Amino acid sequence: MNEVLSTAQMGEADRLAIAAGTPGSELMDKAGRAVADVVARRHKAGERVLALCGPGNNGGDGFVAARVLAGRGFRVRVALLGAREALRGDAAGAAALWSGAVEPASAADPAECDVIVDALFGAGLARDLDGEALALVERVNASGVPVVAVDVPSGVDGNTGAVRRAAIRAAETVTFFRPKPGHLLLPGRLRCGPVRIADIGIPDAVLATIRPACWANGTRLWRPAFRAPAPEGHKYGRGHALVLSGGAEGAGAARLAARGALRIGAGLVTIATPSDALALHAGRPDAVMLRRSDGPAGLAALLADRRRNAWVVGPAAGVGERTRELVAAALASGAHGVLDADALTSFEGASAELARALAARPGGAGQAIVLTPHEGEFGRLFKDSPPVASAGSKLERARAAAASLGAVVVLKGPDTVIAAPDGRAAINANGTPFLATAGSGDVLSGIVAGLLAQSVPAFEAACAGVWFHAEAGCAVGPGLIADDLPDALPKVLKAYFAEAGT
Ligand SMILES: NC(=O)C1=CN([C@@H]2O[C@H](COP(=O)(O)OP(=O)(O)OC[C@H]3O[C@@H](n4cnc5c(N)ncnc54)[C@H](OP(=O)(O)O)[C@@H]3O)[C@@H](O)[C@H]2O)[C@@H](O)CC1
Ligand SMILES: [K+]
Repeated sequence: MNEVLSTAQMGEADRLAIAAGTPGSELMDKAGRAVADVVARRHKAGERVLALCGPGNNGGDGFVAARVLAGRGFRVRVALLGAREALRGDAAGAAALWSGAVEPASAADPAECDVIVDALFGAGLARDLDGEALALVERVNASGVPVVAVDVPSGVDGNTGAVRRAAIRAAETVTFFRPKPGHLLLPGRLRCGPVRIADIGIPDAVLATIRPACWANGTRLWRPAFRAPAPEGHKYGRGHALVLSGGAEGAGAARLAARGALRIGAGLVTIATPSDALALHAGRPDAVMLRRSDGPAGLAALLADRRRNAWVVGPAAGVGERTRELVAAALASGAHGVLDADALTSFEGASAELARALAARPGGAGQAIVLTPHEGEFGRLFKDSPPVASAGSKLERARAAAASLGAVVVLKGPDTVIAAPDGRAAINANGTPFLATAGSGDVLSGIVAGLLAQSVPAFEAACAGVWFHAEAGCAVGPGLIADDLPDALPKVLKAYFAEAGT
């Protein structure tokens, strides 16, 4: 189910498959054949293939692909980085079955072929490229010749998506069994082209031992938690989301969030507004209710009505002590909630204080709280926590943040990561660059709150919210403004409920 495996977990999958009776040489053979199949789908027999093989098992896959393609009538040359005698194990076995010449990689001219098989480095990439490997990757990228990458484009770190000084730009990537974080996280994802996941004979049963806790975000991950409303249901059964408005200058943000919450299906939505912004909400959608709410006491009074079961605090709330008090009041209500924007920046360098407030929430883990920082907000919030701020990849940072706060963290961007305190994480990849626009995040926080109001659990609500937001963005496409996103949701929801069979 869309599991994403770290390179260590993938190594474990290999080992378990081998222990269960499939020799490593057979896994490598299937891997190489899968690569050859992709090349053969893109190119015709007779075309020139250059297989660039590295010193490890990734290179072994390259030798297999070369042999299979030569057998299918391609004109194949093989270039090896390193000495042939230094190859070990299955890679040495695959090289022994290659009967053609092996050129030194330093002499290979990537421009002299129609397609390149990049089998230099895969899961075993251990450091930044330098020397001959660096020069070769740069020559390949400069050649403009299409590349089919084996496992990952060489130079991309499979665990983090980082480019280790330089990396192949692939036209297509063939990976095995399950995707790795580097296929989904930026910049790695942008180097992969379309990613094909080949079955190389590793049984799915190994996942029961590996117990992966990361997924590519998609409907299968949270479909059971978000169903169409029951025919006999009424609006109170679909929850009541409250969106706290900022003052006069930021009232629009609350309206965007409120529309997001309504469109995703919250039964009722109220904007709670300070007196000075009351008049500015005259143009709100008619379906959104309006209540006056001055300061933390006003917010607490509104949330004392337990039917208001989810809230959003932060969009255009203002940065400072007052907003920290509003966050405390919202948390103390026991209702589910979303902390976004100024609610996060108000805790600049004070993540420990926010963690304490979250730990004291009366509903405990059953009170679903989702934080939705973008990279800037994340960096500001965790200034006081270098272990979180510099935990490594975006996936690791989001996980560290969720664990330290005891709440679900949505670390936004083109490769949004959603992480739960228990270690579950999802990486989102269905977005569009057009979503990077003013107010887009406000709509997202409203959508997530709307899902929380409908009793979707925190991690699932965050994953689903991010996915629906991105789908809505894709449905609108070029010219998108945040106001369009809620209105794009009905079509997206219709397709989702049809697919989900509800
Ligand atoms: N049965 C299996 O296991 C299966 C595995 N499969 C395939 O195996 C791949 C993983 O193989 P792998 O573990 O051998 O690692 P791999 O990516 O070839 O690289 C290691 C070599 O690169 C070297 N090296 C590293 N970084 C470097 C750098 N910056 N610059 C220069 N050199 C560098 C490193 O050298 P060292 O660090 O030892 O000095 C070592 O020699 C996986 O991606 C998949 O394609 C499939 O066939 C399915 C079955
Ligand atoms: K590779």
